[in-house]
Amino acid sequence: MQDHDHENEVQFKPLEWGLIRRLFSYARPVRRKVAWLSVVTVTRSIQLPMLTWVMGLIISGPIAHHDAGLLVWALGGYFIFALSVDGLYHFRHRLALEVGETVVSGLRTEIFEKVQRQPMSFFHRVKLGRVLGRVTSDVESLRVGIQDVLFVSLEQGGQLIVAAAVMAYCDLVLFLVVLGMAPILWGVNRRFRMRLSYESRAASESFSRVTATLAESVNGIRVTQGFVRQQTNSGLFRNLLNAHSRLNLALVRTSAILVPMLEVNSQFFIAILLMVGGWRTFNDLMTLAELIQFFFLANLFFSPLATLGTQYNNALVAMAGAERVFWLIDHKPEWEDAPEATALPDPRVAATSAPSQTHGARVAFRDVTFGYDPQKPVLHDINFVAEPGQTIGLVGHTGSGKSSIIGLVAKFYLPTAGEVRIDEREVRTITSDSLHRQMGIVQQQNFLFTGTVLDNIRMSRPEASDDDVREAARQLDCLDIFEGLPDGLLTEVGERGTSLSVGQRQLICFTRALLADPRIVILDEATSAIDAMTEARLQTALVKLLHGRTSFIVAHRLSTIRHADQVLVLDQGRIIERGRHEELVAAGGRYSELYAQFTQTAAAA
Ligand SMILES: Nc1ncnc2c1ncn2[C@@H]1O[C@H](COP(=O)(O)OP(=O)(O)OP(=O)(O)O)[C@@H](O)[C@H]1O
Repeated sequence: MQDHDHENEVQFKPLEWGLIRRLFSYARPVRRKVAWLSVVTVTRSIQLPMLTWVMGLIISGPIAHHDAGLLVWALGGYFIFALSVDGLYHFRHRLALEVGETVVSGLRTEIFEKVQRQPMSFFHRVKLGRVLGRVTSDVESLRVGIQDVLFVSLEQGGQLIVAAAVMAYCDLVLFLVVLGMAPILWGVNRRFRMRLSYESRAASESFSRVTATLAESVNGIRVTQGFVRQQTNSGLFRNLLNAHSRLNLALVRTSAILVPMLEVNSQFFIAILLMVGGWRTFNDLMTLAELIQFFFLANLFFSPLATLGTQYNNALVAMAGAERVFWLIDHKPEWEDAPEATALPDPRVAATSAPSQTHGARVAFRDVTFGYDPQKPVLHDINFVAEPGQTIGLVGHTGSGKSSIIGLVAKFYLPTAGEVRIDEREVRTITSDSLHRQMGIVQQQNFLFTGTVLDNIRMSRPEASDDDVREAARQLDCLDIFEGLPDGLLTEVGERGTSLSVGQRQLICFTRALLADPRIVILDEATSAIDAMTEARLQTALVKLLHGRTSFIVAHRLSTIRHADQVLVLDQGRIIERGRHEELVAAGGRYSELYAQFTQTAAAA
């Protein structure tokens, strides 16, 4: 498949009937509006030149014959006609916006749904900026394609044809002069519009680079200040701004050439028309009223030419956008749940007797080999069993494969060889949703969405009441911490909310996990140092969260896994040691080295 995730995307693409039809299929919910829009558009394309025609009739009729009575009637009629033309403009504009909006929101919804279903590997390959680009600028170019290109072109094209027909009927010779000038206007317009389009794209891409750099600088301000990089960064930012200014100036220069060029052209055309038209009037080949009428008609002929050039350009940009958007929508996930996959039963639901103390799942890895790229395995021959309720600690240097094991337990990836079994079932035969419903994941970054603490906890079980959330926090002994926040559980967190400490964020994530009452808990421990007091609270909460559940802990601060039932020590994707904490320390191998390092660092801190 063609990779569309490259930096230099094509900006124009020839019109393709299949793509156009597919785009319009998103307007199906407003089918009747599309039909009305077409009727209104065609009517307007006839009305506009007709209005000019009527004006000509008034000049050559009542005005030329000094008939004041008839003139009043004629003006009344003209006024009503003009009102109907403007009235229809209102409807055309409104209907087009409604149709465009339906298509745009349909596309955005579909992209969002499809992207959400992609496996993790997709997000490693396709940059976030690219996905955002599809949902924003590409879909916007399609909006222009839907609501403007077709209907404006229809209206303007119709106006052009009707104006041409009326001109030909009025005075064929003068019409041929107009026709001869049309290709020049079209050519100049197209050439400059293409250039404008390229330049405006380049300017908007450079602006994205400016905003992305700004966002990165704000996010990484600690690193910048920590390494005294302010001056260097300012220099880099200035360079980006200069490049952006240069592109903007180029854009303005091109449009500053185009506009006067078109003006000169039209003055030039008017001069030719005045010359030929004047000569024909002198020789009684046409009346003065006909000449005046002709000038208005010529204007109705030339202005659509410029508009059609612009719309044609927009159509080519929309086609390129449509291709990228549909690539994303049609992008087949690398893998999906097997069609025969079924839900993982939750034994607690079926249980008739009182719930047992242990309700964790059994997780087993058998000869598992895995690579993000199957040709380059990062895990080799991994074998272990986590019995229900056990805690497995994963330890090893950075890049040793801890997160990869967790990714396989969570079925974010499938093993390249070997089997991952949950409750004796191979993961491929289990639907991902049912597995995730029985799993609580607490990640290192402690991701919180914009919203209140309460919303963030409730995310794992939306139907939970406020009291359920409170109860979960109480069970973890951290309700007092949440209630101590400025607005208690209703404190806003996330982008614009209160800044929370690493420990507070982690407690929110623990409570979120507990509320879902999972059978498997995955915890990727935060690397950052936490003060002793918070550490103690976290440890208490953790013990309660893990009680009775099967858990996997990627431990960075080894204090967490002293009580693990089994510690797996990883090195370059292989398990090199395994056992309980005391056994491993006593064995004097890699784990005891790591532990010695850890205790030294902890003592120094
Ligand atoms: N998305 C990915 N695509 C390709 N390779 C990856 C990807 N994620 C990790 N790797 C590679 O897989 C190997 C194992 O990485 P993994 O993230 O599992 O290690 P880790 O022990 O969790 O490291 P850390 O403690 O730094 O999180 C590393 O060599 C890493 O470069």
